[in-house]
Amino acid sequence: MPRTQRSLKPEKINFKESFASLKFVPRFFKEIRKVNPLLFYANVASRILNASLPVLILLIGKIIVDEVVLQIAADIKDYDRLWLFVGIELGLAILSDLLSRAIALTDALLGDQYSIDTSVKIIKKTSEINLDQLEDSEFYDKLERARQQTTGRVGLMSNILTQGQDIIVIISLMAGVVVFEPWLIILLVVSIVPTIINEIKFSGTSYSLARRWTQERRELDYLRYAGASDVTAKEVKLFGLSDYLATRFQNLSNKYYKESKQLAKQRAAWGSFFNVIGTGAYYGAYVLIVFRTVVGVFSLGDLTFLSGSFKSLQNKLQGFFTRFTAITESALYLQDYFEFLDLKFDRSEEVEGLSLPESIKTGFTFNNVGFKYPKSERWVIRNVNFELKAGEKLAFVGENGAGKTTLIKLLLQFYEPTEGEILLDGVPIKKYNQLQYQQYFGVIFQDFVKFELTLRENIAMGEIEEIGNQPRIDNAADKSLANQVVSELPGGYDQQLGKRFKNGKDLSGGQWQKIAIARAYMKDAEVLVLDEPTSALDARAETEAFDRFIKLTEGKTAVIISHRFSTVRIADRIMVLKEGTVLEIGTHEELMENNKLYTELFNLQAAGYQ
Ligand SMILES: Nc1ncnc2c1ncn2[C@@H]1O[C@H](COP(=O)(O)OP(=O)(O)OP(=O)(O)O)[C@@H](O)[C@H]1O
Repeated sequence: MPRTQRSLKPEKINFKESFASLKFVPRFFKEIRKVNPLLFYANVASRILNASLPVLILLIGKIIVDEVVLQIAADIKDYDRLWLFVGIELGLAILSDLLSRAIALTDALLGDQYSIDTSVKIIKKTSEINLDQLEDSEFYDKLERARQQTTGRVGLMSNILTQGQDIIVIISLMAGVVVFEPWLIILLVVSIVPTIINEIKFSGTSYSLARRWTQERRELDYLRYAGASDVTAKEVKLFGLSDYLATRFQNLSNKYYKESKQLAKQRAAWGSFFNVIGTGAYYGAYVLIVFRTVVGVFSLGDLTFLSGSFKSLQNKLQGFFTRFTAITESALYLQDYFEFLDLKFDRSEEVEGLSLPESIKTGFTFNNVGFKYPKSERWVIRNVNFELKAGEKLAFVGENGAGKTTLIKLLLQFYEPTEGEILLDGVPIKKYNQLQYQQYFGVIFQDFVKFELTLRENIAMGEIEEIGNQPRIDNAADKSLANQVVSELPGGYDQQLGKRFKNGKDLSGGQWQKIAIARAYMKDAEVLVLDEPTSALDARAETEAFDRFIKLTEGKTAVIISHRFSTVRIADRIMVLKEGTVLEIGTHEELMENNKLYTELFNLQAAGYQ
């Protein structure tokens, strides 16, 4: 939905929905336990032990006070019992402190390990996604919500465990209070109910606010990146875009700020009101205890114990309900995370499919292929018929937007044709096992990735299992002329590339391309696809790269997309595309004789070089 049409009012996620989100908590804990069982059980044990201490400390405090009163009144003083209990209380206090530290430590370690584990899971799950889903903004939002809440999930773990710990504390304190004065429980309920109402009132609202703003927050992230990153810095500076981007960022942020401010204010106002009621109830209880002490029903020790227990109970209960909201809110994010992990993709590669032929016999055939991108009504490709013969080097040429890259995406099964079909050796390509099928190709895209890793890794990405195979990496680098880049860099193959990390060296466009081409050579692919792989190379390097390519890939099937006709002409055949259809196809000589678009464009470029 466009942002302008959206209501800015927080849509409420009700209490029931909040509860429903808790259904993911058992699975969540199963995952955490799996990450490190020892740490997990150490954490739980420390919490259980620590939970039994508050009531014990209060009870011992009561005994000490009563003992002090006794000794003040006694004629013959005997402090042994007094010091014994003071000693015990000291011991318990130290134990409690040590346990708290053990809990904090195990929380942090478990949290770190769990967030590593979830990030790895998200990366792996993302690799299952089809290209069309990655280009879908709704899907992106889901991924974003799953990704961004890593730290939130760690907080959730400690919140839930603390909740369990506090339940033990609450039950033990309540038992103590009930033994002395059952009436106090009623006052306790009065003091705590307002907090519960408050939490119900706001439960889910801040989550729903954050959820509705996923898209905008993505936009904010992007604006922050566009306005402040090494990649955009040159143009931002040169065109003076800084103010424009900053204002756009500010306007959008302000809208979010306004909405969340309103929510925070309401929450604070109601929270203060209910707190006053809670505090009133506490003092009511205090008056009751003091009165019963004055009239002699309770000892001074009882007074200390009861007022301490009551205050502590009230705090714990309040914490319990406030935390409960935090938990249900984070659990809603948990829902996003598990829903993302459980997404079932239409993974045709999981369908067994036919095995690929050892080597291509006849080649690929495009039969009347037509294609519209998802959610688009426009035919980008229509009535396309051609053959890519086994061992042939076919070049695609055509103006921008003619559909060259789209044909490659169809060939690679990133998308399925909307009409018509593509065959390999007479069999529709979708009948093959998709994973195996895609392994058949070595592809360098126009917008290939410049991995900010080492040069070696950048080349080995073509066949990452072979990263330890130096001769193979050398070979790929020699073929693509990337060996020149290796020799120019101080770190050689181990040179960190890019500017993001320490000692990283950025490369020229042409140098990056040579490395990308090496990636294609690294893979011993049946079919090579080079989508404008040499656009950043200088004329000499480009001719050299193409000449080598043709020689080195003898017998291999290849598709080359290029806008430079001088290089395209060395391909076996050239296919000229215009507005998604095949205009002409043939050898350079044949097309020159045709005297159509190819001849026109060729002559145009040739004139440019004269
Ligand atoms: N993911 C997409 N969703 C919708 N339309 C797209 C998508 N990718 C490309 N198109 C559209 O399909 C048409 C063909 O694009 P394609 O990238 O195949 O052209 P091309 O011939 O490779 O162009 P160029 O020479 O500029 O690289 C273009 O009009 C483009 O706008």
